[in-house]
Amino acid sequence: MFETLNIPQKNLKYEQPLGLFINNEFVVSSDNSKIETVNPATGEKITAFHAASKSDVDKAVKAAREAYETKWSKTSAEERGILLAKLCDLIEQEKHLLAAIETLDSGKPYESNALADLEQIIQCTRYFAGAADKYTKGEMIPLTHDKYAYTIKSPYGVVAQVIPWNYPLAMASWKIQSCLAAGNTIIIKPAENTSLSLLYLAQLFKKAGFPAGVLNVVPGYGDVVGSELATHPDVDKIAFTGSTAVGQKIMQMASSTLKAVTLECGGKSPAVVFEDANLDEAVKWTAAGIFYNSGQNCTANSRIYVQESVYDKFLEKFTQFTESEWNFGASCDPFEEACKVGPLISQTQYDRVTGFINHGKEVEKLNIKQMGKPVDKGYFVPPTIFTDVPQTSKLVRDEIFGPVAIVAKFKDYDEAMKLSNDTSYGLASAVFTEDIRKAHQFARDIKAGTCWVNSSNDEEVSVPFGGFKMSGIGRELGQSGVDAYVQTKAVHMNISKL
Ligand SMILES: NC(=O)C1=CN([C@@H]2O[C@H](COP(=O)(O)OP(=O)(O)OC[C@H]3O[C@@H](n4cnc5c(N)ncnc54)[C@H](O)[C@@H]3O)[C@@H](O)[C@H]2O)C=CC1
Ligand code: BAL
Repeated sequence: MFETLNIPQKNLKYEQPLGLFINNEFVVSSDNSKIETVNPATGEKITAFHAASKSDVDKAVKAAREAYETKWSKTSAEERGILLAKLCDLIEQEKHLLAAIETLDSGKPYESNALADLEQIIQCTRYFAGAADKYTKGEMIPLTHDKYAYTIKSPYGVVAQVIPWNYPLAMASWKIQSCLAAGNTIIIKPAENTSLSLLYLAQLFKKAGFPAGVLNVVPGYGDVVGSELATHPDVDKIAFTGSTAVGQKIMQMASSTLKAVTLECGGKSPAVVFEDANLDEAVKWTAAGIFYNSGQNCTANSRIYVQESVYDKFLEKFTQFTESEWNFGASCDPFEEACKVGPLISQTQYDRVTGFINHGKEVEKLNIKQMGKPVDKGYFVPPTIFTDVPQTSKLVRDEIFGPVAIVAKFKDYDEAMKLSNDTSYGLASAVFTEDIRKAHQFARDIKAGTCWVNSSNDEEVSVPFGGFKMSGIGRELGQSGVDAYVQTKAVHMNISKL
């Protein structure tokens, strides 16, 4: 059930759990099937972990239901907060190992990405530890002399969560910590290519003192485990982060039992640089907004629109900055501090992203600049910049999910807004200007769930996050993160006496 894994770059040796985590124990899958996971930086196998079957999912749902009815629904909000605070301390103690597992399994650069994810996870855990007894209170509604009402924020009960591979532990933590703070029990499915870190983290929940069955982790395939969770009659809510296509399927599947659904899906977020912007800052933020995490970011500012009067100057600076700051590092090893752009997650994503690049180059004949040389191992794709890209291009319309920046020009505010909103997505946006009125107008007019002014992709755990249009339904983080996991019950009190 455990295998000793070595991470020589960090001089680490640890016991990696490989079973399903049900009722606070690691167990084998019922059909003994396993999934191999590879290191995206080398393409080499790391290990194989157990893959849940539909009957394993059913066992996990039963464990979560039992835990909810007998223990967790009777645990006070304050006690839930205390357990989350203990968990936070344990994550902090193990953050270097957790970050190293994340780098090994997902290819994230250790110093700049994986440790940054862990810092955010610690903040997130601390935030929801404090939120448990603050954001779960109902309200009192005075009505007449003889009547008042009050509301109870009631947990859904048993919640399923399906998460992606681009931020394996962070996406798990956004979902789990807020959901437990709200008082639900959980069955969570990590992505099949990045399950190791969450299996390791599961042990810390047990160590912190969470009762058996409160958190269950069922690694496995989406069309087996994910679909079973979405259709299971004893699951009260499902929350998902991933592609819009799968988000739509989940919504359809959940309709059979009318489950509540939260979806965080794809994006094609614009960054708009006006002529009065501080160009150096705009360059720094927009480069990070598309190249960080190798562009595998639902909020990546993958469309950069620059006002025509500063277009050439911006491009020159953007290209130079990308060349000097965003590269694989000399040894193409995400554990090296110099590695800022890691490999993509898998061969599938490598083929998908290079397919887009080849399409832009060969079919649409677009101007292209690529930094760095091809790498003969792993799934590294060099930072790529396409310029003067027409709005009709496939590269403007589709989510690429790789380190591929699309740059185009605009004349004035109206055109910038028209281009920015010309998408089926609406997850995030960024605007660069020194004009406070223009910044606020942009924030008002953009159809997206987040607008960054003079920055990009700097999420905060206390601020709501989620999408408009085809980017999703519902919000995570902040108080909204707890609201997503409670439903309101209204109690009518008649105190009149005949
Ligand atoms: N919004 C985001 O953060 C993410 C967006 N994506 C987008 O999706 C594209 C494809 O990546 P994929 O790995 O294929 O994403 P995906 O949407 O298939 O995977 C996300 C999660 O959904 C699960 N899943 C897959 N099929 C399912 C089904 N039928 N029922 C229930 N769960 C299911 C997967 O096992 C994984 O845990 C990317 O190129 C990117 O554009 C991918 C990952 C994260
Ligand atoms: N930036 C964190 C959310 C996501 O990309 O999935």
